[in-house]
Amino acid sequence: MKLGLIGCGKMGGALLKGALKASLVKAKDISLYDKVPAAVKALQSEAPAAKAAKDPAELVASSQVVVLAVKPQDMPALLQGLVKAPKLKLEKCLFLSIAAGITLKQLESWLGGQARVIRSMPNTPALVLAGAAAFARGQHATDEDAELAAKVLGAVGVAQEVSEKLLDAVTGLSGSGPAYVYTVIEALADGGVLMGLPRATALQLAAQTVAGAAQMVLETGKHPGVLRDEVTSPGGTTIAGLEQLEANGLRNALIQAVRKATERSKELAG
Ligand SMILES: NC(=O)C1=CN([C@@H]2O[C@H](COP(=O)(O)OP(=O)(O)OC[C@H]3O[C@@H](n4cnc5c(N)ncnc54)[C@H](OP(=O)(O)O)[C@@H]3O)[C@@H](O)[C@H]2O)C=CC1
Ligand SMILES: O=C(O)[C@@H]1CCC=N1
Repeated sequence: MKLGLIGCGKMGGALLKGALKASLVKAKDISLYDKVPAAVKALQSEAPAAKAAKDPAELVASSQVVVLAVKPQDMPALLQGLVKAPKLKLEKCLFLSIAAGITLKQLESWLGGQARVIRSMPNTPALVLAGAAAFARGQHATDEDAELAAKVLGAVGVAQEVSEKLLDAVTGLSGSGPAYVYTVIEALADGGVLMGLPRATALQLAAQTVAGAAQMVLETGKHPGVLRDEVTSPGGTTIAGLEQLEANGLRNALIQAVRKATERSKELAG
């Protein structure tokens, strides 16, 4: 697969490194472009055979799949620049956008109206092949394009096709979700330090506890409430801690975080 990446930053970089780690693509079949040459060089240091395109049009001309990984506010100018590029046949490749909030209608319009587009929402754990992604297909995207998107996103974690109207919620939950969980891990570790654990020990125990709990949900298929009750002994330590979480509104804080991030995603469409 000839893969192009426009926007070699945090998420684009994570996707690319994950794709290489998963052997989805060979470095020699990758084209990279970023306004910041250093961002391209940083990825090339990990994949020396990857080519640095001189501009987005050169990258598109040599790619079967073009991952659009620039910030939402930078997308219109990028795509409208591609439309103006001479002799570039935009319908020959699949455009896979990862931009929060930018709709399929906007993407298709900015690409001249006939391009094959998939809108997706991945997350940065793609870097360690533990990503969570969802995607929706544009009006000109084929079944093969959807399969290709599922292959790219599925190579670095889990991926599923959804209707576009759900992608803002996907962004608010799993797109932004790693940041919520990093905050939880950091706070749990702080609790450990408060109780006398060395920072490094507390951090490793906190991170592994979150990772282990997540794996329990994914592998057992049990509801988190059932798994929580399996930890919570009558009159024991866990219920004492859980009472504090309820008293301090942990659940509602997380629910409101997803809601607010989803609303922000909708705002990004302008
Ligand atoms: N970070 C995350 O966890 C996630 C991000 N996303 C989405 O991914 C996209 C990228 O986000 P993220 O990786 O965090 O952002 P970054 O800023 O880390 O990366 C974007 C890169 O693209 C460059 N860029 C900007 N405009 C252009 C252009 N016209 N042509 C080429 N390169 C350009 C930026 O340069 P410069 O720095 O000069 O602007 C930057 O180097 C966003 O749309 C975001 O919504 C989706 C899921 C998760
Ligand atoms: O914060 C953001 O807008 C991007 C999209 C999802 C995660 N990061």
